[in-house]
Amino acid sequence: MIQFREVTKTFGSRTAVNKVSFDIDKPMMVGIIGRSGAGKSTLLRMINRLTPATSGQILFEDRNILGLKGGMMRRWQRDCAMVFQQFNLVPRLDVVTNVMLGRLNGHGTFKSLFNIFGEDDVRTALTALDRLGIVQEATKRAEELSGGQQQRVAIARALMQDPHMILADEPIASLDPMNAKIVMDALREIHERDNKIVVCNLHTLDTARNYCDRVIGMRDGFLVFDGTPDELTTDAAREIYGANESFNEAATSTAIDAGQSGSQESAGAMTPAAAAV
Ligand SMILES: Nc1ncnc2c1ncn2[C@@H]1O[C@H](COP(=O)(O)OP(=O)(O)OP(=O)(O)O)[C@@H](O)[C@H]1O
Repeated sequence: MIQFREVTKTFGSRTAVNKVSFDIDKPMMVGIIGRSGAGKSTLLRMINRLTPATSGQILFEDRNILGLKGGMMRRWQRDCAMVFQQFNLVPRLDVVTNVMLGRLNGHGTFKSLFNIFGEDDVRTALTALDRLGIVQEATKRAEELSGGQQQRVAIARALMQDPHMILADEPIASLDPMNAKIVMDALREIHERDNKIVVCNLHTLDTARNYCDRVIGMRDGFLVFDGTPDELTTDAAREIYGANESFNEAATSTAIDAGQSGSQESAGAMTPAAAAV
C-alpha cells in the first residue's frame, strides 16, 4: 500500500531522517518510537507533505506522492489526515464546526472561504462525534473541553476527511493517563472497524506494545528496528533509545506503576488494567 524508498530529510547540515525504507502492505496500526530528535515527527510530516523530503520516494499504490502538486497534493493531504499533539482546533469555534473543518479540502474555494456547510456535513460530523463518544459536546466551544475531549474532536475532524490513513503525531503526549487510553482506544477502533492504516508517533514503549501491530524504532534519523511488539525486547529498546545496561523501560512508560519501579520520568498511568479502574 505504502512504500518508503530511502526517504531522507536534511535541515542544513542536520540529517533528521536518513535513507529510511520500509513498506506497509496492509492496513495496520504502526507505532514509531525513539528518543526526542530521532526523526519521528519529520518522517510523519513528510508522508502528508507538511515537510518536504530532501530525497527518496514515498509510493502509495505505486504513485510517488512526493511529486504531487497543486490539487493532487491537497487531495493527498486529505487522504492522510493528521492528528497533532496539541489538537490544532479553533478554540472559539464550536465543536461541530471544528469537525466540519475537516471537509474544507473537499469543498470549492467559495464554500471554504465562507465556511458554509450543508446539512449532510453536519450529519456526518455529528456521527463522527457520536462515534468518539462526545456528541453531547457538539455545541460547546472547543476551548471549553478537556484535552482528551479536544483530541477526540481532532480525531472526529480527521474522520470527516474520510482518509486512507491517519497519521497521529504524539497524540497522547499532552494527555493524562485515562484520556490517553481513551484516545488510543479510539485510534485502534478506527483501524479495526474501518480497516485503515494508522501510524502513530509514541513516546512510550508500553503504549506501542499495547496498541500497535508493528513497531518501528528510529534513532538519529535511522530506522533501527522494525518488528512486532513481541520482538520489541528490552535489548531492542536499548538499541532504539541508545541506552546502556542501566536502561530502565519505566523511563519510557506511561504505566501507573512505572514510577514504582524506579523512574522519576514516568508520566503517569496507562496500562489497560489501571485505566479500567
Ligand atoms: N524545521 C526544522 N528546522 C531545523 N531542524 C529541524 C526542524 N524540524 C526538525 N528538525 C531537527 O530534525 C531532527 C529530528 O526532529 P523530529 O522533530 O523529527 O524528531 P522527533 O523524534 O519527532 O522528536 P520529538 O519526539 O522531540 O518530537 C532534530 O534534530 C530536530 O532538531
